[in-house]
Amino acid sequence: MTMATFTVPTVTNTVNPAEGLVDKVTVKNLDFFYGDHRALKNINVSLYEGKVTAFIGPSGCGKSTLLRILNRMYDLYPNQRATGTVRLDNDDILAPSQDLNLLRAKVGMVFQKPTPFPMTIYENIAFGIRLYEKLPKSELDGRVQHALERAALWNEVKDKLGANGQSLSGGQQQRLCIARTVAVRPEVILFDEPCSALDPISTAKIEELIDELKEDYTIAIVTHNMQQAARVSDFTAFMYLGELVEYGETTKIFTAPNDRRTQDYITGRFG
Ligand SMILES: Nc1ncnc2c1ncn2[C@@H]1O[C@H](COP(=O)(O)OP(=O)(O)OP(=O)(O)O)[C@@H](O)[C@H]1O
Repeated sequence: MTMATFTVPTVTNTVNPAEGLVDKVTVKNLDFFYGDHRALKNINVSLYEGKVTAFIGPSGCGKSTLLRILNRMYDLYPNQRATGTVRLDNDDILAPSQDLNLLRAKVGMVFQKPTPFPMTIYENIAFGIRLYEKLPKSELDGRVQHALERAALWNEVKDKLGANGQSLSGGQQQRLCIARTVAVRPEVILFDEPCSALDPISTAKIEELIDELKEDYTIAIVTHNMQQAARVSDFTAFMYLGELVEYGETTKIFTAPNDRRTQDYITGRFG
C-alpha cells in the first residue's frame, strides 16, 4: 500500500504523492466539536490543486461539517470548535488571526439549496465583487459577464440582467450562485450537495460545469449520489461516523476499495 505524505493508521490512503499532485488544502489531525459532541475524529486529507475531491458517506458522518471548516463557516455559530491543522497553501485556516472575509473569498461555497439574493441578476454578481474591489463600471460589467460565462449562464440571461435573480429556474439559480462564487476569484470552491434540489438536466449541466471549473480551481464536493461522485471527481473520500475511512483515486475507491465499509456503502448495503 502506498501512503501519502502523512501516516494515519485508521485511514486507508491510496493516493500516490509521486504523481505530481500539489496539496492546495491540507487537513491534519482535525477534530471538530458541536459543544461536547465530537463530530469529526482525527481527519487527515488533502485537496489537490486542479482536482475534484468528492466526500461521500452515510447521513450524519460529518461531510458537511468538514466542508464548513474549510472556509471557517462554523465561526458564525457559538459552541463550535475545531482542533488540528488546516492549511490553504501555507496559510493556517484555523488561526485566530485569519481574515475571514479574505478566506471566504479564496474558499467559496455553493450550497444545497440555490440561494440567490433578492436583487437583480447583475447585482447578485456585482455585490460580491464590490465587497473586495472598487472597479470602474465598464470593468465591473466585464467581470459580471465573465463570471456568468464561466457558470454557463450568460447566454440565458444576457438580455435580462435586470431581472430578479430569484425569478430564474432552480438550475439557473444554482448556476447564478456558482457565478457569484467565481466572480470573487476564489482558489477553492466547495460544493455541498449542489444538485440535490435539481432535475436531471440541470444536474448534468452543473456536473459539466464542475468538470470545466477544475481547470482553474481546486474543488471539493459533498454528494449522496454515488454516480455523481464517480462521474465528477478525481479523488474520493469515504467518511463514516465522523472518521475518514478511506481516501484515494475515485476509480480505485469505486472499483477496488480497501475497506469493507467503503465497499458496503458504494454497493448500497448501508447508508
Ligand atoms: N448544528 C449542529 N449542532 C449539533 N450537532 C450537529 C450540528 N450539525 C451537525 N451536527 C452533528 O454532527 C454530525 C455530522 O453532521 P453533518 O451534517 O456534518 O453530516 P453529513 O455527513 O453532512 O450529513 P448529511 O449527509 O445528512 O448532510 C451529526 O452527528 C450531526 O447530528
